[in-house]
Amino acid sequence: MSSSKIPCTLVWLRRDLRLIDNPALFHAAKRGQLITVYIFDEDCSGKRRTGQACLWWLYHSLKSLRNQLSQWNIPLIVKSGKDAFTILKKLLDRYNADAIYWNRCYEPFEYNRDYSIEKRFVARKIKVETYQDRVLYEPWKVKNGKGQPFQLFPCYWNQCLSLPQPRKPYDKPKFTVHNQGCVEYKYDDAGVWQLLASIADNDTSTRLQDFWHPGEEGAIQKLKRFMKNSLKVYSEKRDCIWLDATSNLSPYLHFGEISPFTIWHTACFMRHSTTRSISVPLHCTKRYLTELGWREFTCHLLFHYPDLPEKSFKSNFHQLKLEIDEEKLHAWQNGSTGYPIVDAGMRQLSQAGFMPNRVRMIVASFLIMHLLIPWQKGEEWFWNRLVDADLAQSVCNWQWIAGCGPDVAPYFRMFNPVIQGEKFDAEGYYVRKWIPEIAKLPNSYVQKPWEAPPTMLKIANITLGKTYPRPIVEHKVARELALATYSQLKRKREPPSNKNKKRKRAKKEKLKD
Ligand SMILES: Cc1cc2nc3c(=O)[nH]c(=O)nc-3n(C[C@H](O)[C@H](O)[C@H](O)COP(=O)(O)OP(=O)(O)OC[C@H]3O[C@@H](n4cnc5c(N)ncnc54)[C@H](O)[C@@H]3O)c2cc1C
Repeated sequence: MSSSKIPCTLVWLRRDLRLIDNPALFHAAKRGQLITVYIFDEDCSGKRRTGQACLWWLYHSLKSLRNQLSQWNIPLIVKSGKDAFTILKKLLDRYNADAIYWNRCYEPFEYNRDYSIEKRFVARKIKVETYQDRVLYEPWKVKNGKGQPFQLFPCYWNQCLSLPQPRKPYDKPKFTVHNQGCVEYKYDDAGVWQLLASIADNDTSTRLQDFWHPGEEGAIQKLKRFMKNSLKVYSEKRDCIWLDATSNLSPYLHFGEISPFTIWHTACFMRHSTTRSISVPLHCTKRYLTELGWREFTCHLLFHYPDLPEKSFKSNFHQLKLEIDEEKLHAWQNGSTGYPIVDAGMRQLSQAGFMPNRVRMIVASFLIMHLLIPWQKGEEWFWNRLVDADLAQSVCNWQWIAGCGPDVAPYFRMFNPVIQGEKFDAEGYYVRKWIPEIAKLPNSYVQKPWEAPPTMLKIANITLGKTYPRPIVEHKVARELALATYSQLKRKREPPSNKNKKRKRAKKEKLKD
């Protein structure tokens, strides 16, 4: 119990597992003593269950933050359960805390839950402070001329850019009051840690540690490396999939180990830096900030259209009944479609929990268009394996590729996996890295082994159908089938003549009114 009159604040940590630019921690630290809590909801009542790769990340991220906070004797208590209000209330009582602070989350389930918790605490005269976090522009603040949410990215982003610049990041909190001796903490969360550790410990997880370093320190390292080496060529090189020229910050952003404000202002600083060696061309900074803009936009869409995870946004897609070819789905999942660029991507996903954006687009398009498998099947597979699996970004991107989302790629835009491979991995570095069995093929065949002459295959130690699969579908045939399938959708829409008639009738009725 608190032995002094110094106020004690409970900080509820969620997807903000960091010290730098953490407004809730910053303000709470100014008040006096503080304790922090993370609530792990294994059943995820009301929302999507956390994927396997993300569970591994979460466990390590919490461990890392707990270590950081322990330097000031600030406890990070991890609780598990569905009823966040009761858990928080018990902690407030137990530690005699008179205030609770948190940073806002924007997924519809989280937003509604937090709103009701806030109301219940306020009614009990507990001080509640919540802060903008996770997004540069809160979803309800960006509206079109009619006061409605945007559905098209360019209009949305132009509107955002016309608003005042995102706020400057907060410094690390100054923990002025030494917690030691003020509050007697009793950690009784060993069970939850054990639970988290056991969930996080599986085959996939052991592989992930070769690629990632979860936690705030890992995020800062990635940011520095990117800003120093890659931002200046981002625009030109971001699609060179073998080069690792993007920031790789998406998992850190998802868990809030770095804030979008820190990234935004670091990129702007690099742009205006007077040191010639680090000055960055305007178009690269703009391009990078636009990618952050896409992240904002997906959050905006999910907030305003909460059905997106379950339903295609375009209602004519609801009639699309596709039969799933399990064998082909299996080949896609395991990286054995016979198309090297697709297989390399899917193998990277299994090994590293990640894929560059370009490859995500290629493999997603292949599943939906070449194999005619619903986007939801692909999204589900990604969800469990990506270290950056994020509801808004995941469903919006999948719907975009499927052509059924609000801001969409046209349904007839179908990636040719060979051309994509030759364009974005011309030297074959990427496919050779993830598919060593075809590594000895020359560049001219590495994206299409089935066209290599038999002698060349022999020299490269490849027996098609045995050491590496033949293509499971032929591109031309798949393309025609996909176009036929999707053009039916178009035809099923209301014929334009009917639409015109309706519009005229509506106009007349309006005039009559
Ligand atoms: C089918 C599909 C599924 C995807 N699922 C996810 C997901 O679950 N989680 C996720 O974070 N991203 C997802 N993306 C978006 C994108 O692929 C990743 O954000 C990006 O590859 C992460 O790499 P990076 O951090 O190096 O990106 P950078 O190129 O360095 O971009 C910086 C940041 O901008 C944001 N960003 C970049 N591209 C996009 C985009 N297309 N949409 C939204 N935000 C973007 C990310 O937060 C990223 O970290 C998906 C894309 C596709 C096509």
